Amino acid sequence: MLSVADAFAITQQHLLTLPAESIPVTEATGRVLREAVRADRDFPPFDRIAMDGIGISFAAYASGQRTFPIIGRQFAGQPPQTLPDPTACLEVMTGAMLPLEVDTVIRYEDVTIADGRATITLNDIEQGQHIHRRATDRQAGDELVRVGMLLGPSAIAVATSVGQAMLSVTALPRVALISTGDELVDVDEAPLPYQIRRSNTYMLRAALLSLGIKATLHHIIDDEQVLADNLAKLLAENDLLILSGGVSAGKADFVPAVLAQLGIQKQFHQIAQRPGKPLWFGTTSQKTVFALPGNPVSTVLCAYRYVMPYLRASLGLVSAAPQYAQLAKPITFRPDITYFLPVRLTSEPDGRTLAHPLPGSGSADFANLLDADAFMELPADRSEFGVGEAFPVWGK
Ligand SMILES: Nc1nc2c(c(=O)[nH]1)N[C@H]1C(S)=C(S)[C@@H](COP(=O)(O)OP(=O)(O)OC[C@H]3O[C@@H](n4cnc5c(N)ncnc54)[C@H](O)[C@@H]3O)O[C@H]1N2
Ligand code: MOO
Ligand SMILES: [Mg+2]
Repeated sequence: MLSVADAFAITQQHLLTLPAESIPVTEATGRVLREAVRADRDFPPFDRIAMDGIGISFAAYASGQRTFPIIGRQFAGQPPQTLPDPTACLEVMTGAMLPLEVDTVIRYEDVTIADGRATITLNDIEQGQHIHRRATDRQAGDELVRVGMLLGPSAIAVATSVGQAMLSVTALPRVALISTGDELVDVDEAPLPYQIRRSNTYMLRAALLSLGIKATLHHIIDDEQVLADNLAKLLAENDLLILSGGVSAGKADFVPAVLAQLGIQKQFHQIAQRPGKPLWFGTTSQKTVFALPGNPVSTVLCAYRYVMPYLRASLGLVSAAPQYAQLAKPITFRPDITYFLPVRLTSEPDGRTLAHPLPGSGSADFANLLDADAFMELPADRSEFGVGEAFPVWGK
């Protein structure tokens, strides 16, 4: 059976091709940048006063002068003044342009002001202090925000500072989430004794929202023809279908056969892993289908380990290395398959991240996931996993 690494690699070889779109910077949080943001001017764009105080000519200070007549004020938002007399000073405000002939700033805290004169009370004044020199942070034309960056508050601040009211980001895919199964009723319905409320597609919708994707919700009964008709329509209207249930060995598990019938090329079915063994993945040149096993813990695992990384990569997000944690308790798992162990993660004072096992009672025990933050990926080729050993963990 296919290994986790091979299955993952196959999904990553069939990413969605998503166009770029231009959107207002106010809407861009959480989106992925497609065109680099560059500095339109130097950062800072002029020699900038960094502290409120007085501006002097250092030569006067060096020659022993400590008291300076104040001959004016340089405010932020004004063109630069000139210090006409090197033995005088100007009051200068943070964010203002450096006045001509001023080369040193002394904070108000380090002077006393009386009768229109400022007297320096500090001994070690350095030439050029408290001046944020032009272009010392970035130069005009420098790349500031890189392609593939997830736009957060700092990137938004930088983009607006260089005048980008619009940003080029990856367009979001159209995604349909489809639950299957005659036993399932919707959230606002009262289940009969042999029914349950469906939750998997709601879980997936919540997960996709973290990437800004507002997927639509659908439900299809266990009938081959109804499934085929509905899936054909949803395929035409979407880039990605994510199904839940109907992919295993039951007599009402029609999903793989119907997807094949609709011309979706199966890339794999079944992975050597627990939970989530029956995961099905297929593509056409334009569309992708993930058919996730119906057990709720399997759905969550497959979302974290395959679907979310698939979407991140399709959006062009520069991928972060997987996170690792150390096992807090020994674990034995004998089957020769990858075990995704639900864990609660804690951050220790010494800097370690510990993974506390919460095995739960199997892949239908999704209430267990309320206490778990992630799944720890325990490799297939061993059965004993010791305290302190580090393995990748997969969460939201
Ligand atoms: N003979 C075998 N039986 C099963 C195998 C196997 O290899 N051989 N695999 C098991 C594994 S592992 C899993 S996982 C499940 C996968 O089942 P399906 O994908 O076919 O899903 P269903 O049969 O439709 O449902 C399974 C289970 O999940 C519940 N479910 C389904 N959809 C939802 C939903 N939207 N929200 C909440 N719960 C849902 C459903 O009621 C069932 O209890 O198969 C094993 N069997
Ligand atoms: O993969 Mo199934 O996920 O064990 O229930
Ligand atoms: Mg089934």
